[in-house]
Amino acid sequence: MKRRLALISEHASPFGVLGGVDSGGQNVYVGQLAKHLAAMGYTVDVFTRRDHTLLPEIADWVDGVRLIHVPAGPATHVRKEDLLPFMADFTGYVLQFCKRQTVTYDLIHANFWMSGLVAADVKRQLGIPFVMTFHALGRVRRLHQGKADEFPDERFAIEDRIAAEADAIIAECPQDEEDLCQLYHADPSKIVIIPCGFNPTEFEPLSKPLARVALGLPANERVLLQLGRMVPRKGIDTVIRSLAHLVQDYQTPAHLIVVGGDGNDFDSRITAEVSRLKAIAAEVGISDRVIFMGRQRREMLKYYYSAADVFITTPWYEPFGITPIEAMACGTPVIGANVGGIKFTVRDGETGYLVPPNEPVAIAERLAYLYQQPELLSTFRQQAIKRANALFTWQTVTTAIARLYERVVAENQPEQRSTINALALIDRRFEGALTALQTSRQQLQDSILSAAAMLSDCFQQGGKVLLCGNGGSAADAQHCAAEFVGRFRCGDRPGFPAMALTADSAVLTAWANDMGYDNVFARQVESFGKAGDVLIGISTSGRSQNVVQAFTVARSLGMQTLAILGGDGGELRLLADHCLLVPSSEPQHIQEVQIVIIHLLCELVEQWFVAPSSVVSRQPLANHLQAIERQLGKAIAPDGKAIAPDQFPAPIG
Ligand SMILES: O=C(CO)[C@@H](O)[C@H](O)[C@H](O)[C@H](O)COP(=O)(O)O
Ligand SMILES: [Zn+2]
Repeated sequence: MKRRLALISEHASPFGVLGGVDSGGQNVYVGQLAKHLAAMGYTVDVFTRRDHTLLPEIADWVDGVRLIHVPAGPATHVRKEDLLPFMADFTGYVLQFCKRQTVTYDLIHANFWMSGLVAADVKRQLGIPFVMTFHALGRVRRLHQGKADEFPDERFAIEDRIAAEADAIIAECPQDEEDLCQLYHADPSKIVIIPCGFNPTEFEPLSKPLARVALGLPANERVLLQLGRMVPRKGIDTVIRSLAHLVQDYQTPAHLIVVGGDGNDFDSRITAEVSRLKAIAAEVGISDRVIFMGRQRREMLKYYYSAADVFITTPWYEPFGITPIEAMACGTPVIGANVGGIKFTVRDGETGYLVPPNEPVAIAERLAYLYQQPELLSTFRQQAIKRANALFTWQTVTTAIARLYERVVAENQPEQRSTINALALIDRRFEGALTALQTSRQQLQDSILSAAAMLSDCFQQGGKVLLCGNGGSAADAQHCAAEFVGRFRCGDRPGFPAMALTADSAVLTAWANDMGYDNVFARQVESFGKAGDVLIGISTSGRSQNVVQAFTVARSLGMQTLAILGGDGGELRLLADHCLLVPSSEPQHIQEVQIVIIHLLCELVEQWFVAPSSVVSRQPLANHLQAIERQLGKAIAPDGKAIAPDQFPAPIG
């Protein structure tokens, strides 16, 4: 059966004009991917914002690919920095569109964070799994661009959510994967590295002399090329300065062709950047050697790549960067900045050189060296062609992406009823639970201890515990309250005052019905809570609004808060005084660990009540670690070394 796919690319349409501020690699990525998927037998709809009044709602693009122009925001160009407010309409349209279709999509592939937001919301409503390609990450951008980054701050939390909820994430290079894990706590098992591609019929090595004739460039001079979007972060100024060094320090005259943007561009940011670059060329005395060609038609680009001796691209950072691959495919060695995707695509000393960003002298030194070794240039040329064609054609890339889609679709399909499948599932789920328990055991011991100490102190000082959560977490909240009020392992103790805010159906239904669901817990915290009490919130995502609001009210009352969470912890992680974050992104395994944590909290609080002198607030943490380890049959000395059981210190108290 032909699979139906939806590609979402809110600002970058395959129709987009290349070289503008907001159009670049992503337009190509989405277009090429869609075409190649269609050639493999998939039916593809590309959802992109309708940014021109003449665009029809639905347009057949190539066989098997339709462009769906989504009416969200004005039918004119809007900077991508300003698009977020229109995304709710975008989602609404996609949901309506899906309902209108007789067949539903098997999978959504979202491109860029705002499309990821749409995909995550559609998944919540319709259960369609989604694969995510970020193309660029907000936190990386903010790090490099600081105040020049005009995307709204909401981007960070939205990207966190996408990283937690996507079924699979495509990292475009190892650096991208590292950023996703470190800056977004993405689950490494969900990430697959698949680079961007090029089209070998579009980019192939042409004869350099002929390419130069075609462009009217001198046959026997040194020619360098810079090509791409005209924005400051691309570091075109560095390339211009490097040419000055090459000419002046190494007596190696050359010309630099700059392709992209246009002096008469409609976009003032491009015009400003071109003027800035021209001023720099003048300042370093090489105005006559830097030739600004403006934006060029895509079919002309191979002539530029082929005409150049070396392609130079030295951005401050680069999520992936498709131009070095296009240059290599045309047989042009690349000098690239040692950042992001470039350090993955360009092999230093094999297909070109990697240099630090913002270092014109380093570029000039490499260029001078290359021009002194023509045979090296020719070896690099051969190796560049080979590498580009072996790893980065759209055919190879699409095959890898399709394999990923099939995996995600299979994981989301109910398995055929067979004993073998059932046994495999049982095995997988136990394995998942064990892994989650194992990592939690390693990571959460200290925070479980301090959470138990806080609860213990609360009860000792006459406070009470309120609990809330939704669905499975509501059941866990009641379960926990029952352990505290009743008893856990200790036969004879008074009840501890604990109450689940999920249990009174009259209060819940009245408040939800009359006032809304988001503050059903907040209202009860307001009614029952006081300073010295503790609120426990249980959530797998950390994003349930009614729990978030309950925490806000609890804090304002001077209560302590404890969040038992999973995934990236969402908003609650930041709100809670104490947070127990289960290191898993699978709700079911998060819940499985959460109940172990809840039982541990009950057991510790109960134990410390019965043997009060060992309450953690009055004893150093190491004593409590020993108490726990003693139960496990081993002990840890205060210096962290294991103690043999016969050398255990005497029990405390
Ligand atoms: O038990 C489960 C999933 O295993 C569900 O009932 C789940 O608890 C519900 O979907 C909740 O509404 C999810 O809320 P939260 O964990 O994200 O706060
Ligand atoms: Zn559950």
